[in-house]
Amino acid sequence: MTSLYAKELEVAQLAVQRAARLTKRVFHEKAKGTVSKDDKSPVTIGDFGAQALIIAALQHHFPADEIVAEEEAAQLRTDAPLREQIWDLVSTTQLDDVAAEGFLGGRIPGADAMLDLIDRGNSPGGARGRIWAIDPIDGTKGFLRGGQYAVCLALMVDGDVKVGVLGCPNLPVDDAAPLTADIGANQTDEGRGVLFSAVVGQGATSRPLGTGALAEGKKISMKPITEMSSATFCESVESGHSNQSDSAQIAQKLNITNPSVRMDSQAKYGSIARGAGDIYLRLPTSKTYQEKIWDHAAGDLIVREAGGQVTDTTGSRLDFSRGRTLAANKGVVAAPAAVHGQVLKVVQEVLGL
Ligand SMILES: Nc1ncnc2c1ncn2[C@@H]1O[C@H](COP(=O)(O)O)[C@@H](O)[C@H]1OP(=O)(O)O
Ligand SMILES: [Mg+2]
Ligand SMILES: [Mg+2]
Ligand SMILES: [Mg+2]
Repeated sequence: MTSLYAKELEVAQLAVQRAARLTKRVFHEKAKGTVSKDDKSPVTIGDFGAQALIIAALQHHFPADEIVAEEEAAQLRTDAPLREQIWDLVSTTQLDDVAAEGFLGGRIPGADAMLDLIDRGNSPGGARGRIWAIDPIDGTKGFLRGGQYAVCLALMVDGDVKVGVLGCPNLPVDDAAPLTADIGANQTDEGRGVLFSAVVGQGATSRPLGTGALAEGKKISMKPITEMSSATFCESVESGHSNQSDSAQIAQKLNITNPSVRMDSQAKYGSIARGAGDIYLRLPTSKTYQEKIWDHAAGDLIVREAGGQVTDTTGSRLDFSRGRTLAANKGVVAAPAAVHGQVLKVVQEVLGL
């Protein structure tokens, strides 16, 4: 008997692997083609291209599913040179395994079809039916500086995450490698690139992020914390994304002396899920910012399937049924299930909740 969501998982893993291949080409071969979005956050030709390739694979296998994706094609419809640059990348990025590439549905027919695929990611989300969440490059700032970033894809059914996949091209392949911060733009790809996956009720896995067919996966699990004082926090590089002075106070109250490891993107969820690093805190920096579902859906499931608990700072589970944002949540506290309550209590003391 094939297991539940087996096809969704295979499509998602291969689609992420292909999209990650595109992002690596952008990093190594191209000027990054950075443009500013309305909110002043950066977006690159890699973000648009990766989103197009992932949606093409989803469209091929699951044409009736809805998609919530970060980017939109509006700017590309009026900027022909930018559009052509992206089309050049998308039309020449394949998996190098013919069967795997064929399974994803092969090439997108043309640049206009590519724009329409990008705009298929405009679903409002919600609590009903099958909805995919895509962050084609999470941690664009990390990507640009040669640090951590992730290609993120998750399937939600009736508001619950059922399948989650994270491609992390710059994390060490070795699950036991020590947790380090940004790798620096001048390091090679040797020994780097991990694909994390989870299906609800079936555990979490990691495997080398390849360029063709999927490599063999192995089960991952969070590291049990025997001494809280020797735990390591993961947090954002960007102080505007998570309050780093609050997290320092929380660490101090837990008698944690290890410096927190700062890395961009959902690579933090993957890192704690495989026991490199223990606790991921995302502490609100503003009263109004609403987290986006594509920044958390895959990581939330991967950590929970690896033996973790993920809540917001009030102790509620992340609620993916509210639309494109986590409108009902504030911040994120992810930790091994056995110590999550202890960590949350100190988070709430420090935040005055
Ligand atoms: N004020 C904010 N608080 C929390 N997260 C934010 C904020 N502004 C942007 N982000 C998002 O944080 C994510 C990166 O997280 P991390 O710090 O963990 O690497 C990005 O997806 C980014 O969204 P955007 O894509 O709009 O830049
Ligand atoms: Mg962005
Ligand atoms: Mg993101
Ligand atoms: Mg993004």
